[in-house]
Amino acid sequence: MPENSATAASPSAPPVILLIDDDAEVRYSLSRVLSSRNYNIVEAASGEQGIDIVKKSPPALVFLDVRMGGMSGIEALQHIRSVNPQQMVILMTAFGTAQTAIEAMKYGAFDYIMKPFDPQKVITLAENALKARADIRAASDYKPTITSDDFKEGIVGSSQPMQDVFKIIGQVTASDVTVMITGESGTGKELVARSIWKHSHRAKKPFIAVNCAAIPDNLIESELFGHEKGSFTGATNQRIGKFELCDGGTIFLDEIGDMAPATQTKILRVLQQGEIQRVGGGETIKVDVRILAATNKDLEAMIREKTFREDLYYRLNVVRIRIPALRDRPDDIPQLVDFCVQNLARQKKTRARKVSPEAMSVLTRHRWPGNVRELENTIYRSAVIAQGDTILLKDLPQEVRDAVEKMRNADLEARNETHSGAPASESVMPAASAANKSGPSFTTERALDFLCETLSESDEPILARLEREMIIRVLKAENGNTVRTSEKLGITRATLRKRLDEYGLKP
Ligand SMILES: Nc1ncnc2c1ncn2[C@@H]1O[C@H](COP(=O)(O)OP(=O)(O)OP(=O)(O)O)[C@@H](O)[C@H]1O
Repeated sequence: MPENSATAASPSAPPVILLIDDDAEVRYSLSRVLSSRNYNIVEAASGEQGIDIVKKSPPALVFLDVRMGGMSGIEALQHIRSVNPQQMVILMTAFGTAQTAIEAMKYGAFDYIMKPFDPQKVITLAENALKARADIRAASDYKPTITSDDFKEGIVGSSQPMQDVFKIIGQVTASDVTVMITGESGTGKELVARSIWKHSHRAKKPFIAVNCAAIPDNLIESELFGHEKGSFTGATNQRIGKFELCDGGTIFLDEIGDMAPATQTKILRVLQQGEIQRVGGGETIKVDVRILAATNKDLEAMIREKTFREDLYYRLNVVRIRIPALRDRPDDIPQLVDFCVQNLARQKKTRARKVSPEAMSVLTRHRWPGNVRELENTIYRSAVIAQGDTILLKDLPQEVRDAVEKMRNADLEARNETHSGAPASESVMPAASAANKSGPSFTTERALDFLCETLSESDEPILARLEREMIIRVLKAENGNTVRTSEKLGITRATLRKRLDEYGLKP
């Protein structure tokens, strides 16, 4: 194809790949390799010429030589990306220096390849770049769900369990009641504590979080209640403790299950009498502090083992907020992902603003043992790696992709076992299950005929019955995950929720 030919292409036309290199032989050999696939090749003999072509009609992909007479490849890359920030560019270099690699990625190249080329590698790279481009396009209708109110609140969650948590927060803000917040690490216990404080009448007074597990036993009392000068070795000055500093405000005692028994007794005294004593001091000091506590330990078991005071437990546990693990509320994941992405973008930490459907699907399937904290870190890592404004599947950490893949394979295996004759669980549609067992010869067409015939015999309208049965089956196959169920059924989550209500089905 002659240089500078038009690169505009209809969506169904072969993707256009522009080769920019001042060496005609390199262009020729690359063009031969790529022409073996269904690509339309356009060539440019200089950076300037290449930029012109990109300006007129951006190709699907650019291969760009780093070292050329005239404008360098890195300079051309910067121009190209400023003309078209989404342009996929693969740099070509004969010298694999650290500088080239760093600059290539810094200025937004998709990747770079070393000369002499391994043809297979050229093709794989081109395919990967074009796949990434398609994924970015698939994310073009991604709509952020987060509002400025969500940012102000700092806490999101549309699942029923989180809506219930928000309701309790609302109920406990008006009083000074002590609240015990439980949940696995990273579920948002501190965030909930902050939310209670922000909405309470103490919002203008301090909120102090103390991680009881992070402070050695011999220092915790001085940390919480302060000490007098000379009260122990190293106490060279008087120190005011957190309770005094927090007067009028709210103290959050995180990991309360790690608190030593002697300190537990003193906390009980604050709760009962509203007083403290500094370590080494005789004076009793009145404090007005609301206590919120959190733990991921089983305090009831600790009481049985006599490592946690029962009377303190009842004082702290006036209201209990249980935050479920993220794997038990996967419906929250898309919103949490969006919250993290938009938050990073607002703080100008990363440029990503969207997540491709493929990446979102993996994120919603992962089990998140580290809960929201792990999700947050994953989004940060992925948004940093993402080259454009979209987080793609390839940007997610390998371990997350692997874990989801492993789960998917295990699911498929389990399903195959069920289909290969394992006893079906109690079925609402026994005839259909029996049909399943007749093996591969039972085609979809025959299955539909069979269904139509069987269901016609009942008084219930066929479609309603079918819809209910399909919802039950898919929901069960997806372990009650409504995000995945609605995806599979091809209906919105709102519609799914409505149907579940109508049919009296609770996931
Ligand atoms: N519902 C939520 N909405 C937005 N961000 C959340 C939510 N839940 C947790 N996070 C974020 O996840 C991270 C972990 O939350 P947090 O520190 O409150 O968890 P935790 O349960 O107190 O953890 P640990 O038990 O390890 O102290 C924080 O950065 C927090 O902002």
